Amino acid sequence: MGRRALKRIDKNLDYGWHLLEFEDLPESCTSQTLFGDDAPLEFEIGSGKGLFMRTASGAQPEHNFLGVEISFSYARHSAARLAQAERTNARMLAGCGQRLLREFVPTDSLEAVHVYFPDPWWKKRHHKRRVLNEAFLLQAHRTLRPGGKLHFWTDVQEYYTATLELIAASVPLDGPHDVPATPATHELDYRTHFERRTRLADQPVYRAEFIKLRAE
Ligand SMILES: C[S@@+](CC[C@H](N)C(=O)[O-])C[C@H]1O[C@@H](n2cnc3c(N)ncnc32)[C@H](O)[C@@H]1O
Repeated sequence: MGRRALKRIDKNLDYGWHLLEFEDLPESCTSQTLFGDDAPLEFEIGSGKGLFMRTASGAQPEHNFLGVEISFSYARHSAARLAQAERTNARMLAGCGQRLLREFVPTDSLEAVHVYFPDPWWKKRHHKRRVLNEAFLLQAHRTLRPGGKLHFWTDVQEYYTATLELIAASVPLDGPHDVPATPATHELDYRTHFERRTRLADQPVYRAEFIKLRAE
């Protein structure tokens, strides 16, 4: 995707705690091992410049947030913004969100998994590279707690439809539930930078929310 240069990080800013790599992770990633408390834990996969991570962790200080971004420079940028905002409930992992869920996250543990505007991989032969593939959906379902939510927004109608079909065929999630758009009240009042870009261009955004069913 076309990306503008990121703003320079203040060299006096200490963002060490906010930026993790796989070798820093505990064997089992929970609120207790990452944040030292038992608050509900939410993951965002593919955080980009980290607008959701900053806004959500400020709006919900009683929850913990781990953002995962495969591009190191974007993960570092987001971590620095969290450090600047002095968040103690949000950290970034520079790495692959699929690997994180598969190898480091206990079953029935997450409050929410957020995936906003994942890379579309337009060509059909590249669809298997999409983050929202069957293996990822099975892991998202496994790691969500009963009642936990999967949030998926995109500007690519074909990706949206294909993902909804894949979810219906492969994981017992309740949904899609509609998520209404809310008017932006200030310059950064959007879920993510890609949502901002899409809405300012008057393009549609497709939003869905799924809930992991509670065991009978
Ligand atoms: C199109 S951008 C959207 C960024 C942000 N969610 C937004 O809406 O502004 C998709 C992001 O997902 C990241 N990404 C792609 N595959 C990933 C993976 N397997 N794990 C974590 N991040 C990934 C990309 O580097 C990119 O920053």
